Amino acid sequence: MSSGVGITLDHLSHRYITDAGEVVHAVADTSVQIPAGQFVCVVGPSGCGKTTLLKAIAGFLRPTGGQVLAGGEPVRGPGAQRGVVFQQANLYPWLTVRKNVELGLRFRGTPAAERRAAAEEALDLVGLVKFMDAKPYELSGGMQQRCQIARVLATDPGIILMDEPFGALDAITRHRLQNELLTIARQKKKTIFFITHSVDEAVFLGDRVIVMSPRPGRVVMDQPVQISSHYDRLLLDELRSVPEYTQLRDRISEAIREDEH
Ligand SMILES: Nc1ncnc2c1ncn2[C@@H]1O[C@H](COP(=O)(O)OP(=O)(O)OP(=O)(O)O)[C@@H](O)[C@H]1O
Repeated sequence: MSSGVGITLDHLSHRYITDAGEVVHAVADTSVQIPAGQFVCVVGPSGCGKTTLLKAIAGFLRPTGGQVLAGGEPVRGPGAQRGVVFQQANLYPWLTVRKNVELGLRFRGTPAAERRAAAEEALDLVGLVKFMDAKPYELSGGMQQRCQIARVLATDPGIILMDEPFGALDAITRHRLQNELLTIARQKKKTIFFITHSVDEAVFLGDRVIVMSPRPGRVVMDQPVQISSHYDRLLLDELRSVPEYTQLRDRISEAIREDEH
C-alpha cells in the first residue's frame, strides 16, 4: 500500500480565456504546502477557484502562473499517483460494481487476479462487497459515491482529490459517508484535498481548513483542526457537538462572510 504524498502549490495562479476572449482571473498567487498524509479541506464562495486548484493538482490544466509539485515532482499532466473523486459518480451503467472499481487498474494493465483482489479490498473498505455484482442503477446515490471512492482507492494513489463528493447527497447519507471517509482516511493515511461548500463538513473532516477569498481566489485563512485528536474516545458523531468544534465552525463561517464584503 502506498501512503500519502505531499503537495506543494508554488505561487500558483490561473487565468482562463473564455470563448468570447475575456480573461477570467480565477486564482491569484497561491502558495500552500500540504504534508504527506494530511486531510485538507478547502472552502470559499462559489467561483473562487477551488476546482481550478484541484484541476491543477490533478494535472487536468496547466496553471498560467507558478507550479504544482506532487511528491516533490512538478505536475505536468494526470498521473497514477493522484486519484480524483467528483460530485457525480460517473459509473459505467453496463459494468458491474466490481468491474467499475477495477477499471483504473485495467487501464494500467494490472493482471486480472490482482485487479480483482484490489477491487474487493476497496469495496470491503466502503462496505459494498455485498453489491459487487450489482449494476450501478441498482445502487442508491450514496452507494454510487462509495463505489466511486472504491474505484480510486483500488488504484492506491498517494493523493486523493475530492470535489464536493457528498454535495448531491441527502443530509443523513452525507453524515454517514463523512464518518466512513474519516475512518478510511485515518486508516490509509492518504493525502486528501477535499473541496466543499459546507464549513461544517470541512471542520469535521479536515486536519486543516483553507478558506479562499472571492475570485481571484487566494488563501485568506489557513486553520489547523485538532479537535478529533483531543477527543479520541468520542464517537465520530459526538465530535460534532463539542464546543471547540462549534466555535471553530463559527469562526471560519465568519471569515468567509467578512471577506465577501
Ligand atoms: N474553462 C473555463 N473558462 C472560463 N472560465 C472558467 C473556466 N472554468 C472556470 N472558469 C471560471 O473561473 C472561476 C473559478 O472557477 P472554479 O470552478 O475554479 O470555482 P469554484 O470555487 O470551484 O466554484 P464552485 O464553488 O461554484 O464550484 C469562475 O469564475 C469560473 O466561471
